[in-house]
Amino acid sequence: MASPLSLPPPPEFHDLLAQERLALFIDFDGTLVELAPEPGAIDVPQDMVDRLHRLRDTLDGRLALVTGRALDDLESHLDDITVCRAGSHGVSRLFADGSRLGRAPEGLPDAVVGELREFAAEHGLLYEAKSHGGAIHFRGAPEKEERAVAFARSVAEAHDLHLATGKSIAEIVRPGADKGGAVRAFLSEDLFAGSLPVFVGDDTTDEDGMAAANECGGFGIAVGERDSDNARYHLSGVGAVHQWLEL
Ligand SMILES: O=P(O)(O)OC[C@H]1O[C@H](O[C@H]2O[C@H](CO)[C@@H](O)[C@H](O)[C@H]2O)[C@H](O)[C@@H](O)[C@@H]1O
Repeated sequence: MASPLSLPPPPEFHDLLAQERLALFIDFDGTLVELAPEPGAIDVPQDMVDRLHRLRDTLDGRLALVTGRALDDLESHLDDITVCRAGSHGVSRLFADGSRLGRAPEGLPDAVVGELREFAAEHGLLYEAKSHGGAIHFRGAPEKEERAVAFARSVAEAHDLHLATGKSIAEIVRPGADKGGAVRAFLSEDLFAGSLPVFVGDDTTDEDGMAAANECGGFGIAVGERDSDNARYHLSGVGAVHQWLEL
């Protein structure tokens, strides 16, 4: 596992653009926007959508946002976004015009949602309902991390589901819901065909996206201080991502 400080910065974005048919897959929280105490409290710059649309045009459409958030949640922060996007850790995928790529995934069984909600309520934690998953947040109570992760793991095991952990969050998703799937799905479309995929992200769930980018001849860029198994390059934080992308 590479420490972020041992990884070099990526090549200049405009040089890559000049040399390669680049496709960019970008994580949202912690990569495009700074983390906040709660999911709804993020500060999204007013002109973020216009800036992303410019980036999409620079890449002839080969830009996808790949987030752990549900797509309706992402879209509530990015009004009228017309960029390819994948939500719920990449499992729900839309093209820029809102048409669906692949099948709509299934939500969690009601019993699982009930168990997660009940645990969160009992422990004073935030439960985030998602269309294709469900997450317990413990950013406000870090001392409850171990208990929350153990509980979510036990629920996942009992229902043959998968536990996804990230920054102050434990989430249950359906098996196979990971960001690598979104990268492969977009790359198999004509729009992205033959491109060099680059995945940029700050959290553990982004590792699958970076691994898929590597497999397909591209690379990953780790953001922030977390160690990474799959990144080739490193950027120090959200500001550095914006600067690199000339966003
Ligand atoms: O894949 P991402 O776009 O990075 O989404 C990952 C999760 O992001 C959100 O939670 C994270 O950001 C919150 C706001 O900054 C923060 O309070 C929380 O501690 C972080 O885990 C989002 O709420 C989740 O649904 C995403 O899975």
